[in-house]
Amino acid sequence: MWRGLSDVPADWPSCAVTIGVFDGVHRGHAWLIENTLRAAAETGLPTVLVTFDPHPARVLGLPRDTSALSSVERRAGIARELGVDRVCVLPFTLELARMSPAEFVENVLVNALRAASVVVGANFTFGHRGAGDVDTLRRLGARHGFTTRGVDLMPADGADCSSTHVRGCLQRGDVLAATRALGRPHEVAGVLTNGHEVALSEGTALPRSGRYAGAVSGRAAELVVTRSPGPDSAAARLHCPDALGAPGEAVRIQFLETLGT
Ligand SMILES: Cc1cc2nc3c(=O)[nH]c(=O)nc-3n(C[C@H](O)[C@H](O)[C@H](O)COP(=O)(O)O)c2cc1C
Ligand SMILES: Nc1ncnc2c1ncn2[C@@H]1O[C@H](COP(=O)(O)OP(=O)(O)OP(=O)(O)O)[C@@H](O)[C@H]1O
Repeated sequence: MWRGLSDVPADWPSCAVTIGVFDGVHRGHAWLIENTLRAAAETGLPTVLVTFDPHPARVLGLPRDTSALSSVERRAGIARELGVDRVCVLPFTLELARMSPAEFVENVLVNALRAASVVVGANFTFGHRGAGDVDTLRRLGARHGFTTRGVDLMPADGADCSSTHVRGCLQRGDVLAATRALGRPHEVAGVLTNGHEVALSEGTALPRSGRYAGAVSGRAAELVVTRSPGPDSAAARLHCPDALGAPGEAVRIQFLETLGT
């Protein structure tokens, strides 16, 4: 995983690039990655997935739920499993947010990554005030010598499959709908604070308060989510009636079925 453009080796060859937040790496993202791999295979190039951390909407203070479906490490891990060669995590700062679409293309796609092919979803926007889109990429690509593909959006349950859709499923406590959109159960990582309680990173996306059937590091367990008053997901708590292990132990928790909310 490259953390920033300074990690890109000077002799990195030209490549196919896909761009976005990719939180949760849902089925729509997997479809986009498949298209990127196909574009790369046609020309025998490696693939790079460019992602942003923290979530742009959080940095820009937009009134959106940006609770994390996955850590950036897990996002990168899933992308690698799907066949992506390198993941480049760009720290999303206010300085980056002020870059125009043309500056982003020149600095990131052309000069640092040597993109020969750029593949994004049809709804992708980038650059200051989100002013750039697929057509902008096409225009700039013609000038800089890369091709652009805008991939049709994959649906999920009649809506566009999106990280926002998955967060909505979790907020309703519908973990099966979240599984359908993600292509796998929603998973969070935490640390046992005692035999029964799990501490999670601030901003981790959890399903709404209720009881769920799940798995803790592969072991079936009942999971109880309780939420202190207020919308802040950091205030959510995860509790398991069965003893799970020793305090300090790192655990992976999957939500499989809703038992009652
Ligand atoms: C260089 C750059 C500047 C951006 N500036 C803004 C901005 O000023 N306002 C905004 O709402 N989003 C901005 N964004 C966020 C994008 O519009 C978009 O949400 C982000 O690239 C993630 O794309 P995705 O939502 O399709 O994954 C910027 C993105 C990039 C790459
Ligand atoms: N359903 C989809 N099918 C194909 N491509 C998609 C789909 N959803 C998003 N993409 C593309 O995946 C990349 C990453 O997008 P992004 O992380 O914004 O996903 P998202 O699910 O739309 O997130 P959010 O709901 O938070 O806006 C972008 O290029 C985007 O256009």
